[in-house]
Amino acid sequence: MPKLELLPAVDVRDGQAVRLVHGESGSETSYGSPLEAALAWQSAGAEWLHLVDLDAAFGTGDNRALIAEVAGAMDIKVELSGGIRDDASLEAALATGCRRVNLGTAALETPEWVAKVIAEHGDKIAVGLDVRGTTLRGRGWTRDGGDLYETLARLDAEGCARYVVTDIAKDGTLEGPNLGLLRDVCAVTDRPVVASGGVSSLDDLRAISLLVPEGVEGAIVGKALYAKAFTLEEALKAVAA
Ligand SMILES: O=C(O)c1ccccc1NCC(=O)[C@H](O)[C@H](O)COP(=O)(O)O
Repeated sequence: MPKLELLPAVDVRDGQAVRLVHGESGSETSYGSPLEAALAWQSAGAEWLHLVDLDAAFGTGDNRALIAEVAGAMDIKVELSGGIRDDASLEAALATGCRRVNLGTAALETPEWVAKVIAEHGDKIAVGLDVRGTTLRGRGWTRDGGDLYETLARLDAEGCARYVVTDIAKDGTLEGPNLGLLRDVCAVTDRPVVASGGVSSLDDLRAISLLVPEGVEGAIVGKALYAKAFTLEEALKAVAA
């Protein structure tokens, strides 16, 4: 059975690596240099990095040059997210050399464009399904964007390769992942699912690992690493077992 992939997160706001609670602007805790954070996760054995431009997501600017610097400094695979909503931002994101991008708001507001880029770029495109309950949220999680399962069915039909599923109510809270949501999404799609939001302990990662046979491919971990609930080395060992 394949092991759960771990994606340590570097979320960037105003040039700083930050952690949010519920993805809310203004709830930032700063953790310094995004490049230093990314290099530290790489040195600790990460095979992936989840890199988010929060300013682009919130529409409060962007960290495009810094994001490109961080992605360019990585020898590992980078999943890039935040504000990728049109041809120009997609071109800039792919130019960083990232392995794939997450589209969030665009999948809700410009579904025709997302269908086009899925057809053009295949598995370099993942869609972030960020929900409160079963209602999708976009634009930095500030706007409702429709029903999760209706959107999922549409994206499956359009050939979306992968989904990053976040329960916003869990994100940044250390309250544990929404395992039921992950199971429910895996039950209606055959595409790989990356879990995001709420991981608080090694046992949470072990619990997500048990969902690998159902279709969970990876887990993004942010707050728990920055709060030193466990080390990345410990997390990698926990899911390797
Ligand atoms: O990913 C985005 O595009 C995004 C947009 C707006 C607010 C937050 C966003 N992402 C946050 C993350 O990806 C978190 O780093 C990830 O869900 C991990 O959460 P946690 O382990 O609970 O800190």
